[in-house]
Amino acid sequence: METMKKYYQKPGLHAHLNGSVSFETMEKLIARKPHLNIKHSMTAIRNGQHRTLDECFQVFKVIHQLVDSEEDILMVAKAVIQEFAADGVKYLELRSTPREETKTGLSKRRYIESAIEAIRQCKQEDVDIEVRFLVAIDRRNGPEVAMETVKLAEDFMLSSDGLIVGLDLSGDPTVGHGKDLLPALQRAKNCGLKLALHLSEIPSQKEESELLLDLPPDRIGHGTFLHPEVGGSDSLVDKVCKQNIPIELCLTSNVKGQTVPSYDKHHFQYWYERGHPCVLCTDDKGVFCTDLSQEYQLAASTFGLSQEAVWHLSQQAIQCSFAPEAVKQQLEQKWAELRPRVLN
Ligand SMILES: CC(C)=CCNc1ncnc2c1ncn2[C@@H]1O[C@H](COP(=O)(O)O)[C@@H](O)[C@H]1O
Ligand SMILES: [Zn+2]
Repeated sequence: METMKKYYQKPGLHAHLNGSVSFETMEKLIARKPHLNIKHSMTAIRNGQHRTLDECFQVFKVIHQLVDSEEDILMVAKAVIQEFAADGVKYLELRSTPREETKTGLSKRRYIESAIEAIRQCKQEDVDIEVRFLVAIDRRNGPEVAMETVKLAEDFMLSSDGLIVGLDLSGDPTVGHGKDLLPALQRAKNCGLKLALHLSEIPSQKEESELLLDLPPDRIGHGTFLHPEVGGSDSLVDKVCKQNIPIELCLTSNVKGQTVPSYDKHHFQYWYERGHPCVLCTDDKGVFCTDLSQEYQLAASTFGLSQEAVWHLSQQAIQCSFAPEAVKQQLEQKWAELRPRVLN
C-alpha cells in the first residue's frame, strides 16, 4: 500500500465532496455542532460493516447537517483536496450538489463559490494537485431543480476560469426516472459541460440506462448492472462499448453498499477483460473509510494485476478525465517521468 501511495500517481475522477470528509475533519465538524448529538458511527461505514442502499443515503443526511455553511464547505473542500494530494492523487475531479440552507444563509451560488474558493486556495498554497469541479444534480429533487442546477453550472462555467468542467447525476437510484431529467442533461451537454452520470447502480434502472446512454454521457458512474450476467443486456453493453464510454468503478463503495456481493464478483473484471476503459475511484472515501491507494491495492490483489497493469490503469485515467488538453499533456509528462522509478 505504501508503494501505491508514494509512487503511483493517480487521477481521482469520482469523488463526492460530502462523502469524502475524513474522520479528522468529521471530528472537527462534530465538535463545532455538539447540539446535533452526532456520533462518528453515524457518518462512516467501517471495514467489515455493510449497509443497505437506503441506510447509506441516510448517512449523507447526517453529514449535510454538519456541513451547512460557507465556512464548512470551504474547510471541508480544502481538507478533502489536501487528503487526496497526500494520497498521491495529482488530478482530482470533485463533485458536489449545491444546497441552500436558510439557517445559515447559504445559497446554491455561494455553495459553488465556496468550493471554487477552496480549489483556488489550495493552488495558492502549492498543494501538489490539479482540481476541477463537477456540479451535481440530485435526482431526488426532480426535473425543475435539475434544470436550475444546469443553468447555474452554465453561468459558473463562463466565470470560473475553467474550474467547472462538467455535470454529475447522482442521488438515490430508487427515486425518480432519468427520462424526466433528459432536457436538463441535454442542455448541459449542448453548452459544453461534460456528463458523468451514475448509471445502472441497481437492477431496475435498465430502461433508464438505455435512454441516458443515447445522450451519450462522457463517463459512467458504477454501471453495476449493465452487463447481461447481472441482469443487464447486450444492447446496453453494445452502447457503452461502441461509444467507448469510460466507467468509474468504486469497489469498496459497491461492496459496503451491497450492490455487489464481494470484491471478486465486482464488475471491474467484466469490463477490464474486454479492454474497456476502467477508472478506479473512491466514490465517498470518508463514508466508506477508504482512499484511492486502497482502491488500487484492492483491485490489484483481487484481480491479480501486475505493477505494470496497475500503472497502465492509472495512466489511462488521464485520458478519461475532463481536463483540458494542456493539463492532460502535463499529467502524461509527469507519468512518463515517474514510470522508470516505479516499474524498475
Ligand atoms: C449510498 C451509496 C451506496 C453510495 C454510493 N453511490 C452513490 N450513488 C448515488 N449518489 C451518491 C452516491 N454517493 C454519493 N452520492 C450523492 O452525493 C451526495 C453527497 O455528496 P455532496 O453533498 O453532493 O457533496 C449524496 O447526497 C448523493 O446525492
Ligand atoms: Zn458516486
